[in-house]
Amino acid sequence: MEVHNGAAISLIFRLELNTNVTSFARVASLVGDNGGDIIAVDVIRVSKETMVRDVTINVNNRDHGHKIASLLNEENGITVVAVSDRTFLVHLGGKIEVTPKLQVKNRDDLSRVYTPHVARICEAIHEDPSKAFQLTIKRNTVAVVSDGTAVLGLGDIGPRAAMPVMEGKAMLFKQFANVDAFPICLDTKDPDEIVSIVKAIAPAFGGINLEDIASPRCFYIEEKLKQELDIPVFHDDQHGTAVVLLAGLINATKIVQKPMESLKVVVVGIGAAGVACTKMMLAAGIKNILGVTLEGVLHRGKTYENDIWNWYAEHTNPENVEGDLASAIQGADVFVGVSGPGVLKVEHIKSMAKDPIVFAMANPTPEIQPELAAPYVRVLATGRSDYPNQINNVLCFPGIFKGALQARAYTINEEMKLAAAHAIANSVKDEELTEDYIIPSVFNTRVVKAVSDAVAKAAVASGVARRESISATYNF
Ligand SMILES: NC(=O)c1ccc[n+]([C@@H]2O[C@H](COP(=O)([O-])OP(=O)(O)OC[C@H]3O[C@@H](n4cnc5c(N)ncnc54)[C@H](O)[C@@H]3O)[C@@H](O)[C@H]2O)c1
Ligand SMILES: O=C(O)C[C@H](O)C(=O)O
Ligand SMILES: [Mg+2]
Repeated sequence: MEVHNGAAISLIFRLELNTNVTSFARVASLVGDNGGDIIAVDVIRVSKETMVRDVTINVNNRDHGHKIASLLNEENGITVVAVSDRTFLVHLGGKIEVTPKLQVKNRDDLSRVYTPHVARICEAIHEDPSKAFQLTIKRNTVAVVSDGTAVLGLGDIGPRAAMPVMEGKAMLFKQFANVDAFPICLDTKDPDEIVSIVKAIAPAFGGINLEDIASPRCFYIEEKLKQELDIPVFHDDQHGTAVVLLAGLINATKIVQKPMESLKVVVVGIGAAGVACTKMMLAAGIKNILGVTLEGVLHRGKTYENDIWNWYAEHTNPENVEGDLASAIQGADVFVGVSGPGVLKVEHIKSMAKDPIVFAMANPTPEIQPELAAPYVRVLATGRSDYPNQINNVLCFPGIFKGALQARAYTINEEMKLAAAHAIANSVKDEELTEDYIIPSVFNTRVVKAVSDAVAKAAVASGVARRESISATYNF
C-alpha cells in the first residue's frame, strides 16, 4: 500500500496535444502507469492539428508531479504548457473579503451610514458602551489571533506564514456558523505585548480566538487576557481540541465498551493541546494518564523547567512510571498524539491493551500514517479531512463561539466546553456509531446548531450570559 506523508496534491496540467502525432489516450496511460490519478479533463482550445486541455491529476507529492510533467513533455506530440497547483490557486489573493451588508446608493444612504448621521450612533454608544453589541459588528465578530509560533505542527514559521491557516479559520467561522472572523497575525512573540495589543483591539470584537501560539507562553497570554477582557478568550488549540477529543473518546469508548474511569491513556506532546486534552480527560473521570515529552514520561521526582510540566507530573501518572513512549504505552487503552509526525510505531500499538484507540492528531502529518496503524487498532482518528474520523477543533470553534456570542457571554467556561463535547458526541446517533464514524462530519450542519444551542444554554445556566433570551439565526 502506498504511504504518503501529506495529502495528495492536485495539479492542473495544461497540455497541448498534436493530434496528428498522439491522442489523449496516450496521456491517460502515461499518467496512470506512473501512479497519477486523472480526476478531471477540460478542453480549452481546439484547432485542426492541436488540442489544448487542462488535465487535473492527483499526485503523491511535488516530486511525483515533476516526474509526470517531464514524462509527458518527453513524449512526442505532447507539450506541457503550464502546471498549476490547485491549492495555490485557491489561495491567490487570500481566501476571505469584507462585504458590506447594505449598498450605499445615494447621498441619503451615505449620510445615514456615514457622516453626518453616523455621529448619533457614536454618541449613543459613548453614552452606553453596551450598545456596541447592538450597533456594531461586535455582536457577531471574532478575532483569530496568532503570533505564528506553533502553526499546525510546522512550528514557529512566523506571522506572515501563519496567515493562510488564520484565513482558513475565519472562512470556517463564516461558513459553518455565520460568525464573522478576522485573521490577525502579530509580528511579536512578547507575551505582554500580545496581551496589550489584543486588549487594545478588543472593542471591535465579541470574542478572541487565540490560535497556534506555542506553549507555555499561550497559557500566560490566555489567562491574562481572560482576566482583562469581558468577552470570551479561547485558545482553540487547547480547548477546541480538548472538546473534540472528549467527544471522540465518549463515542470510541462506547464501541470498545470500556468505562472512561478504567482507561489508561498516553498523551504525546505536552504542549497547548496536550495539556488541555489531559485536563478535559481528568475532568471526565479518567485517572490513569501518562504524558510523554521529548524528555520522556513526565513523572514526580524531577523538576522541569517548563512549569506546566511540573503541574502535569503532579496530577497524572498515578504509578509514577518513568522512561520513554515504549514503556508508557504498554497496556494503554488510548493513544492521544498532539506532537509531530512519526512518533508512534506499529510496535508501540502492538503493546497496547485489547481494542486500541489511536487518535493521531498532529497536523498536517499525523503521529503514524493511518495505513500503517489501521490493521492493529480498533478505532483510529486523525486531525485530517482525508481519512475517516477527523478529530479537529473545527468541529468545536464555530459552534462554541456562535453559542457564546448568542448568549453574549463574558467567557467560555468549563460548563460550556463540556456542553459542546456532549453535543458533538451526541450528533452521532447510537445506531450510526461504528469504528469509522465516531465523530460527526464537519459538514453535518446539525453539529454547529447542536453545539451553539447547548453552549448558549450552558452559558445562561452557569451565569455568564449577558443575554438570556436566545434565538439563533442560521443563514445556511
Ligand atoms: N487535530 C486537532 O484539532 C489539533 C488541534 C491542536 C493541535 N493539533 C496538533 O498538535 C500538535 C501540537 O500542537 P500544539 O498547539 O499543542 O503545539 P505546542 O507547540 O504548544 O506543543 C507541541 C508539543 O509537542 C512536543 N513534541 C513535538 N514532537 C514531539 C515528540 N516527538 N515527542 C514528544 N513531544 C513532542 C513539543 O516539544 C511541544 O511541547 C501540532 O501538530 C498540531 O497541528 C491538532
Ligand atoms: O488547524 C487545524 O487543522 C487544527 C489545529 O488548530 C492545529 O493547529 O493543527
Ligand atoms: Mg491550531
